[in-house]
Amino acid sequence: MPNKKLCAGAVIVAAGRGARMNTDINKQYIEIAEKPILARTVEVFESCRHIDEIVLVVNESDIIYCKQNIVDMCGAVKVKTIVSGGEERQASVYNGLCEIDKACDVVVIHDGARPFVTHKIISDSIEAADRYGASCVAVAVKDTIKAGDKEGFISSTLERSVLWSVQTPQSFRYRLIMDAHIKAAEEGFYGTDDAVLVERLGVRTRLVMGSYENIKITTQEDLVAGEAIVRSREARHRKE
Ligand SMILES: Nc1ccn([C@@H]2O[C@H](COP(=O)(O)OP(=O)(O)OP(=O)(O)O)[C@@H](O)[C@H]2O)c(=O)n1
Ligand SMILES: C[C@](O)(CO)[C@H](O)COP(=O)(O)O
Repeated sequence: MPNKKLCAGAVIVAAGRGARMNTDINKQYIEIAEKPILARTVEVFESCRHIDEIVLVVNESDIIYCKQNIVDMCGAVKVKTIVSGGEERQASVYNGLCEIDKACDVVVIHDGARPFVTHKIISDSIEAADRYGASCVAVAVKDTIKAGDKEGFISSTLERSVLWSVQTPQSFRYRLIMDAHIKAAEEGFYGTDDAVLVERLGVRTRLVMGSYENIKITTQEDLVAGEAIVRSREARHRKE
């Protein structure tokens, strides 16, 4: 991290439906090793010294539940506000951005459903955003990736050495990400992450090394993987 003190605000989006998880409760509140997924995510940001404030974005009907059962339970004093999300992830991020202090140098956007992010990843992401304007955490693709056609046949094989599997956090200078979101909304463009909105402005986004543990909890198998990650981290800590 540079020596100067940056102001960094985090937007944590947790206002999805969790349809692919196929459970009665919203996936953000499912427990992995006896702790709700969203509580795990909030705790990492709360305890990260580079984060000054947190805006949480959840479903309208979950705001009170989230305040009492996640924010208060974690003693998360950096959570400035909890706002409701939109129909798509992009709209949820925008609602969160609108609550971030305009004096913040950098905004860190993160999925509530990625509880295994680390302080090092967050700090590398902020540092790169401060230096280059935009940064995106990612890991190198391990599989061979092919494109398929409408008939169900392979149409091409992509060059793996240039492919990255993109994660969050994605961090940006405050004004840049606001402008990118406003332009996308005006033009009716919808992207599945935030970096693509900045790419559309012609701004280069710096890739930052993520972790294969920084998974997004999306389907039932991810809960099993999540339990394994917690246990292996506990075992690592015991050895240290
Ligand atoms: N309208 C939305 C959609 C998604 N998200 C958040 O964006 C993150 C990444 O989305 P994903 O994992 O795809 O979550 P869901 O949209 O909830 O999943 P699904 O597509 O299975 O419904 C999650 O933390 C999710 O809560 C959000 O805040 N608002
Ligand atoms: C932002 C993201 O987590 C990067 O991998 C991802 O694009 C979210 O997409 P989803 O369609 O909401 O799963």
